[in-house]
Amino acid sequence: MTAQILDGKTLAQQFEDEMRTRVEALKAKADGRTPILATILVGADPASATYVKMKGNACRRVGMESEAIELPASTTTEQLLAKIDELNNNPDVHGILLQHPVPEQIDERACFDAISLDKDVDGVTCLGFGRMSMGEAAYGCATPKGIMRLLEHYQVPLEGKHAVVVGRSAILGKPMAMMLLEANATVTICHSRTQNLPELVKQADIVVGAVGRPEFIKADWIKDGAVVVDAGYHPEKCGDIELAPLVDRVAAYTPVPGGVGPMTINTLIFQTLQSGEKAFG
Ligand SMILES: Nc1nc(=O)c2c([nH]1)NC[C@@H]1CN(c3ccc(C(=O)N[C@@H](CCC(=O)O)C(=O)O)cc3)C=[N+]21
Repeated sequence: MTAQILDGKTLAQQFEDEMRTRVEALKAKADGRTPILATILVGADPASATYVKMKGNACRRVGMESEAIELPASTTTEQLLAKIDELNNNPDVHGILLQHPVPEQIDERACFDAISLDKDVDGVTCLGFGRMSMGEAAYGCATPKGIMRLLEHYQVPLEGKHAVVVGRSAILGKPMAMMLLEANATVTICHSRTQNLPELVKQADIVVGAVGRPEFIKADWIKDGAVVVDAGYHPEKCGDIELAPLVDRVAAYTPVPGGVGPMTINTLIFQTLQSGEKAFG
């Protein structure tokens, strides 16, 4: 069996082409104004700086703008909250991205939750999560929402299927599980204290790797014909799942790189466009 490649890189490019037209139309309607994404990077972690730069570049590729805010590693929670408040009150800003992780002296949850719901285009607030979980309108958390858009494009059946999410982080595993549940999958959430992890993963029709450890999920845990989604990203250019031995015995898989990562960025900018469309009426 040759697996289908869930090609996030190509899909993100295709979505960008569609967005470019929508951005043009919006600008024409809004007297040349364009949606703006504010990106906040606290500290100088080189990998985080690279990701934030990629997000700004993606905005510009579709004709939107980004405003890059860089704060020192010594920033306090109060200072970051003040910056977020300023962006919440700036009518020219349509989306706010606070890059995770922030330095440890900062209360990251409080700062995420300070982002106003209508500018939470990265889907990181408790309110957005709760609304999404209840099937109410909210911007989705960028990585899991990007995965859902990828699965939808490739028409991967979710209804009634057993999805096993390995990982339970606030901006990946938990929202992923709720989105799959909303799509009528039967969802199991596994984590570092799960017993019999290989046996649980073996039952999965759809496996989502979201643990943040390189190739932690072994190929022989995964059943033939499963759909494999790897949300991990590591400097070694590999994900959370040992992919190589799987490529000729699963139904479909996301490559790393070129799978989930580009869809994450695309979802962030797509939701920024949606926010701009709302603001410009
Ligand atoms: N508030 C917040 N929201 C996030 O969405 C968020 C975050 N914080 N912190 C860090 C993670 C990580 N993340 C990635 C996005 C794109 C790629 C990506 O496009 N990767 C390329 C490879 C890029 C390369 O390394 O050259 C790919 O997979 O093809 C990877 C990782 C977003 N995150």
